[in-house]
Amino acid sequence: MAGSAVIEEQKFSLQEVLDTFKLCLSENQDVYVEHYVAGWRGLVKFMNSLGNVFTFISKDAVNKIQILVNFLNGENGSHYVTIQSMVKYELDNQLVDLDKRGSHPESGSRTLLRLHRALRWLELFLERLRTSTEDSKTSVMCADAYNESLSQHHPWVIRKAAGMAFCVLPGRPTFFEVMNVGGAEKVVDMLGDAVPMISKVYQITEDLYSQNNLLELP
Ligand SMILES: CCCCCCCC/C=C\CCCCCCCC(=O)N[C@@H](COP(=O)(O)O)[C@H](O)/C=C/CCCCCCCCCCCCC
Repeated sequence: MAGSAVIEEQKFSLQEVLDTFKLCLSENQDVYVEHYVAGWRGLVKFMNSLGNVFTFISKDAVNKIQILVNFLNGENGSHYVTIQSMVKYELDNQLVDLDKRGSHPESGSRTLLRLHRALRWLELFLERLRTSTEDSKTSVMCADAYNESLSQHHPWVIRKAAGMAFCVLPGRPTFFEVMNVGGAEKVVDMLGDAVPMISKVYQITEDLYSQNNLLELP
């Protein structure tokens, strides 16, 4: 009994990860950095379970997550509780390199922008997955979502490497299995809940960055 309880605890569930993203929004529609990075951490775990070929992608995500966690746990952590307070604090105190990389190459605002762009990829990919059929290819869905979003911010060499990684993505049945949600119908239901919520977090962040002219931070 105790043994099986331990095994249950260790099971990875994408539902839990997506629930973390649900915690991101405060009553005022501010986005909590703590839950945002926790959501990404879960996604990285999921990606790592797909194989070593994705390590170069997860390393970059882990690095960015860590930068944000360091700010959150640092002496000015209270300013990093939400994305809104982080942006305000960093802009008010000239802590962001706005035009070219300078003395603040790893500000919270520019670091989060990289994850924010990746969130758009995730939103597009999950929507494709939700509406996919049994014979749909995850590699194609992933590449299409990437080409429509994140790729526009990546140089040729990264686009090439990402394209190669997509080719070795497991097929839809394995993918659904690793998600550990249940049968295909359950996956579709879960994605039906998850996609609008991810879209909302994405849009609130996008509006904030757009209003502050931060969408092209170097
Ligand atoms: C139900 C299915 C769930 C899907 C779960 C997906 C899990 C995805 C987990 C993590 C995604 C990785 C996020 C990558 C963040 C990339 C940030 C970025 O753009 N970084 C570049 C720019 O940074 P700076 O140089 O300006 O600091 C950096 O150059 C990137 C390097 C790594 C390559 C990034 C390729 C991104 C491909 C995204 C698709 C991931 C495919 C995973 C498939 C499951």
